[in-house]
Amino acid sequence: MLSDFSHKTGLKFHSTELKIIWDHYHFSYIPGFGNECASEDPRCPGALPEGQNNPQVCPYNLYAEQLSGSAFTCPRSTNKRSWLYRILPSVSHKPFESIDQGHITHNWDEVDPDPNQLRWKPFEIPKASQKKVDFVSGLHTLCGAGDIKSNNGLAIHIFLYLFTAALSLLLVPQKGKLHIYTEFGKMLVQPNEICVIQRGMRFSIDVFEETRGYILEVYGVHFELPDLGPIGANGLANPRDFLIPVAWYEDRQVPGGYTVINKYQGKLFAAKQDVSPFNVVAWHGNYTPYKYNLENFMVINSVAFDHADPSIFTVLTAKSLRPGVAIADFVIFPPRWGVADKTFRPPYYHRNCMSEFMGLIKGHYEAKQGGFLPGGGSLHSSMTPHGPDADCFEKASKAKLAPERIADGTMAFMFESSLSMAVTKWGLKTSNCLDENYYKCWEPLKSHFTPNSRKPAGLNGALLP
Ligand SMILES: O=C(O)Cc1cc(O)ccc1O
Ligand SMILES: [Fe+2]
Repeated sequence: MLSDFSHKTGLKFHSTELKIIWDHYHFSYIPGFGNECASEDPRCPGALPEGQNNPQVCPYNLYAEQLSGSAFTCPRSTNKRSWLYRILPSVSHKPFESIDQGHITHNWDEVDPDPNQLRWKPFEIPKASQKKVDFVSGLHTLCGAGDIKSNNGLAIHIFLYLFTAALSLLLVPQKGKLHIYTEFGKMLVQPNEICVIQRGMRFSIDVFEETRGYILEVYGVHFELPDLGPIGANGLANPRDFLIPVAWYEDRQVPGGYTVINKYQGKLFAAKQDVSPFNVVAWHGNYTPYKYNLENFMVINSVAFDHADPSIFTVLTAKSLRPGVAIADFVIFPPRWGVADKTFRPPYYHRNCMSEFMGLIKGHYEAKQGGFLPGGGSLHSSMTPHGPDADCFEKASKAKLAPERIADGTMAFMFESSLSMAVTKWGLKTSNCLDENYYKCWEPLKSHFTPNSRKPAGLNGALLP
């Protein structure tokens, strides 16, 4: 989810110091997805006002502030807001001023459209000898579509950084753990977990090692759990496995010590403030950040024959106004059993009206044994043909179809969008990671056509002679 706000704090920890503090810190979370929750920092019992949102004077003389994630008038089922009880309201800041935009862009006309299959080698993390980057300067926009001002579209960013810092969205860390401070509390997010920081929520991220990951930013919509249809009441990502941080505050004021970075209409602005943005003593509501461990995904798959569409692996969806059509789905390819009989089990060859951006957190992807590496990516735009590489096709066409583990130790994912995404200049050129040879993985595909044989494929899927 797009957050138009982010911030950079003046927290004065050094990475090793902070590591020790965090390793000993007990992270607490509230389980559930989209529920109405309430949380108080245990140092201030009774900080949540009783029976009303706006007492004339709040307990502990806190300020009440509402954060609205939906229009006031949205139907109850989609209405999202939280009430924050804080030491000072968010408005306590100096004016925002434009800052260096780094590698972030929402200009989808930087380069001409390219309908080819695109693949990137692992995006390079800056070397220690190079200038230190923080979370903001380490963000690089790879592709996207739509218009941020009309709240319709998406952007995919890569984050690459070395050291402590800050900013905001659906975060998919691939390397290095993230210690995330939010107005609602703290979260520890490790590779194979994801985290959503929703629009308007202020946060800061600390890292301790080389860190890399993917960000899906969607404009104007929220991530939801997909409907389950005939699957029934349980399955895929279960609501109880989503974790919301509990209230935590710091009572710190440092003159000009905190910088809040505001991503407003796609541009970065910064404002100084004296008070820590993490000054929320208690909160209640249904609009919060959350995290989810991908290991908890309950995988559903074909148990008879044929390859089910990857929509069965949808973790979260950000819906468009057209029924069944997403601005973006977050889909994973988790470890599972493959048992389908008389079936070509890997992904099929296809052209899709949706755009498919794929990334790899660990292991290797079933349709591409080489070339698609952890920390890299691929983009198959609207109607761009793709599918297994030649090697995968040959092997899977001849494989004996016993039950087998697929993708053990692996986690690939897809950001799938109904928008036709444009790639940025950084994506195509500056990153230097574009794999010019990607198309060659399909070149060895050869015809197996046997027009004179009407025999069906042999048992166990053996190719016709
Ligand atoms: O292109 C891909 O690898 C993703 C994908 C996987 C699958 O099993 C079916 C369709 C699909 O787009
Ligand atoms: Fe695909």
